[in-house]
Amino acid sequence: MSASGRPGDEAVDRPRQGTAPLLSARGLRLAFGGVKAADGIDLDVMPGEFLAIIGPNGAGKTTFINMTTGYLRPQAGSISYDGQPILGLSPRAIVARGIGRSFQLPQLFTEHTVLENAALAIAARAGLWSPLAPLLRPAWRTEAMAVLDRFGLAPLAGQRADALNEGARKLADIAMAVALQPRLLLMDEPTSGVAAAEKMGVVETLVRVLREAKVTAVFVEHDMEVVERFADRVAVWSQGRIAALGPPATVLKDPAVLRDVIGIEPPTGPPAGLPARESGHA
Ligand SMILES: Nc1ncnc2c1ncn2[C@@H]1O[C@H](COP(=O)(O)OP(=O)(O)OP(=O)(O)O)[C@@H](O)[C@H]1O
Repeated sequence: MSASGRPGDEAVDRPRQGTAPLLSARGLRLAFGGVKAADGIDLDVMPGEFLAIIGPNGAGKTTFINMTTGYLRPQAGSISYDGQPILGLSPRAIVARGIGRSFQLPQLFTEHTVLENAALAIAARAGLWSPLAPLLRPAWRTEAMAVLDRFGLAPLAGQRADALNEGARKLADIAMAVALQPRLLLMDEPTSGVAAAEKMGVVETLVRVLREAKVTAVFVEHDMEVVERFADRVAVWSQGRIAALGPPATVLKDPAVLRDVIGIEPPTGPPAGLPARESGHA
């Protein structure tokens, strides 16, 4: 355990001053009719960090992930990854560059086993996108088993994906994304639908695996306890904009964040004196 107290922190390259961002978004704009889902998003994600995105429903959190992973094209702005522009690339081309994603609803092949699902991701990494691909090469199954083992899913390898509980389903979905060997992983609500008693265990597992693999992570999260414990920084989305950005210990005390995102009235008293935006990263 490191000084920050977060599990698995030992293996990560901490964000350092002067380090180039891994992902850099500038001036992203996208409107659906009159709805501004992105209204000038500027964000840098530093190598090694875990960045949480919070915000009310409809604030544009998923839209940001969709733009970054090639599922939506912004009407204006730019996104670069590892110093290279990625706007206009297909989702598969972006995966091939090293950006993985997981969805709010796990995208597993439900009639296939957990092992076959993981092997399918490994086959996809080799360029073969087919649900039958895992059957082709024993080496893929062996590697898939090793990936599942890292997530504690090896005992469930032979189960059909539709037999899993929600926590295991989420982990299996993220295991597939990790099997593609990303350097950056964007996760849309990795804990949504997971029972309260399971939730911290699921997050601890995925954080441990991602830290060990030195994967930088951006995750949309509604549970502030998860954000506080596991995020290095938190970005607050509001009406297509980033309203606040900084360490959870600071941002989650912001009276506006407490009221508008977390839904509790801030305590009255002297102002917390929070900066609206952290300098440097965004
Ligand atoms: N493909 C689309 N077509 C039309 N409108 C869309 C599309 N995608 C998103 N929107 C709209 O853009 C706004 C932002 O949506 P988005 O899903 O990004 O919000 P969110 O912050 O992820 O919300 P939630 O927390 O509910 O998932 C919403 O008003 C949504 O209805």
